[in-house]
Amino acid sequence: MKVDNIYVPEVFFTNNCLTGENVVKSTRLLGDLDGVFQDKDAFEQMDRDRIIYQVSSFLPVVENTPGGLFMGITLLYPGKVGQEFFMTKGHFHTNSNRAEFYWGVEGEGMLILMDEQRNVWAERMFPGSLHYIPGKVAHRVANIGYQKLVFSACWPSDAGHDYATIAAEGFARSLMDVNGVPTLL
Ligand SMILES: O=P(O)(O)OC[C@H]1O[C@](O)(CO)[C@@H](O)[C@@H]1O
Ligand SMILES: [Fe+2]
Repeated sequence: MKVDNIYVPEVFFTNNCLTGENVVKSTRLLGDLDGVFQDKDAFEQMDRDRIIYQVSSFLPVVENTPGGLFMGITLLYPGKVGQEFFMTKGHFHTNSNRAEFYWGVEGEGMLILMDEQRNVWAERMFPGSLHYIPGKVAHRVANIGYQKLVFSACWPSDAGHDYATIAAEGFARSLMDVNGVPTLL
C-alpha cells in the first residue's frame, strides 16, 4: 500500500504467523506423515487427523523464479510416536545446491541434517538460534519439548522441495527420547 510515497508492507507477523498478500497456509496431519516414524504399531494407534504442524509461507514471487526468496514460519506441536519426537517431513531441495536459513523463535527443537552420503547430525534449536543449511543437505525439525516449537525459514524461490528421496530412503538416523534425553539412533 502506498500513501504519499510512503509504503506500508503487505505482509505482517501476527502470533507467530504470517498474514497478508501472497501468504499460503498449510497443515500437515499425522496421516500425511505415514512411513516417517519408526514405530509403525504406535503410529497405527494414533489419530491420523491430529495436527502435527502448520506452515505459513510468504511467496512474493512465482515458484522457481531465479534470485527470489521465500520465507515461512512453522508451528510444530509437541508429542511423540512411540519414543520418536514429532517432526517435519523433511526434504532435500530439488535444485540440490540451494541453501537455506532456519532460525528458532519459540520452544525447544532439534534440526536434523543429512548429507548425500547419509551422514546425519543435529543442531539444537531455541529462541534466537540460527542455522545455515548448506545445499545438498536434507533437513527436518523435531520438537523435543513440551511446548509448541516455532521456527522460521528463508530459502531461494528456485530451491524446490524433493520429498521423494526422503520418502523412499528416510533419514539414516532417528531422534528418539532415551530416558528423557533426545538421542540420534
Ligand atoms: O517442508 P517440510 O519438510 O514439511 O518442513 C516444513 C518447513 O520447511 C520448509 O519447507 C522450508 O524448508 C517450510 O515450508 C517449512 O518451514
Ligand atoms: Fe528446505
